[in-house]
Amino acid sequence: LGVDEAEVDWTALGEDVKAEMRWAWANYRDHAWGKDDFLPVSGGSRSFPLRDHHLGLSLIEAMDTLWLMGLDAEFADALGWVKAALDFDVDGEVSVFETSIRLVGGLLSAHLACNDPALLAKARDLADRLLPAFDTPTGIPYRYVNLKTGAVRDPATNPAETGTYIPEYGTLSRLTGDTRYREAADHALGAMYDRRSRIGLLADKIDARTGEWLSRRATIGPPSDSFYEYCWDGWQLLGDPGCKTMYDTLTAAILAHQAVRHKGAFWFVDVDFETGARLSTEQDELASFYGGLLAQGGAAAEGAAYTRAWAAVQDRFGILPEGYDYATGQPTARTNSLRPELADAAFNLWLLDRSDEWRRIGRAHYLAMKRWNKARFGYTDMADVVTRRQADHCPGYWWSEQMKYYYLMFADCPRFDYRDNYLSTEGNVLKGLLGPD
Ligand SMILES: O=C1NC[C@H](CO)[C@@H](O)[C@@H]1O
Ligand SMILES: [Ca+2]
Repeated sequence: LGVDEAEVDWTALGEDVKAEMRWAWANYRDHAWGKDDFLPVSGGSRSFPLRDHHLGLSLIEAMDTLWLMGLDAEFADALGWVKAALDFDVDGEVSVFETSIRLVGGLLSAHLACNDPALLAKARDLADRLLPAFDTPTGIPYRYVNLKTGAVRDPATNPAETGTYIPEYGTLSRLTGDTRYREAADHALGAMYDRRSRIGLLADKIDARTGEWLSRRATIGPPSDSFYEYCWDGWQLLGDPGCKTMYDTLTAAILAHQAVRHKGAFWFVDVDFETGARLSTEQDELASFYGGLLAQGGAAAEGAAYTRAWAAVQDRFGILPEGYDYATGQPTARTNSLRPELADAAFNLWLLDRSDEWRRIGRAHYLAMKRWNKARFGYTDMADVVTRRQADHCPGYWWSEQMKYYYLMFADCPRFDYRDNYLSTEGNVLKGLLGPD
């Protein structure tokens, strides 16, 4: 066995992930309790998604991860803060997309973990404040809404910010009996799909008022990525056959027009959404989630090949650059904001076939993070993955995503149903949480 084929003590690795989560949480508790984004080099904090007001973003994003790890005292502490201090009645505007996947999703997964009704009530209150954005002639939502006044802004939107709602809103409608949430999400998803080109592709910018396309670029990366993810998820979580039809139609077009092989590696290129003409060979790290989605949706060979292409880049750089050009083999953006996507894909592939190949990709992702992202009070973004220069910011999704994916892959978690589950694009577990012991 080569050194990289040596046996791994996966249980010990899972315990290590739990210890790092507990350590980072203790520092958040001491330095930034109730704040949105922790700055783990300086010990400071930054608000998001509101400009000058904190909503406990990292705390809420962490809750289902804490619960899965059995960090019950920490979970109870967070629940106490939510019940005592969380108030969405703020005169400020937020991104509908970011607020929905992070805060509505985070509150729902925490509710499903402990069944406390206060968490569901908070999720519903917040969704009610986001719904005015969906009141457009097309059903495609505005990008921003004021949480107190309902004032909306910026109709020039994109597939991800149009279609990344159905698992959260479908769950909210199921739990409350109020169908408005699911209907708004369905309407937005369908409105975008109905405007696909004759060759079945979506461009990446559209006017919510008129439904007119404002760009010609089809991409599987941002700002389109989670649209495709949520077409599949509407089927996987809610059993919606219309979502499966949309997923199958769009994926067939992507595989036909955007998949390329280069020096034996499998990539997806941006193309003109009507002609299919290739626009670039540049790859966005955020697109590396897509291999897991392809495998979930039945294209197992393509999903594996695409994930292997990204894993080879991770092997070269240690931490993936957020922009990479496969034609030159060079980074086009040397930052990395503690991005979880390759760990997300590895986790989804591992759930499907339990092959250690995928867990080893997740292990490399974790060990590189410990080696280069670890700072005085927690884990931080990288300013330059080539020189290993750190920034000073821990994004909210870190608490909800890769630490959960690592733990579930390595630790054989007794509180997670490995056979029947669903995680959102933000890592929120909306199906598959088992009671404690
Ligand atoms: O779907 C998403 N896109 C961007 C973030 C992670 O990079 C996160 O918010 C989520 O995974
Ligand atoms: Ca995601």
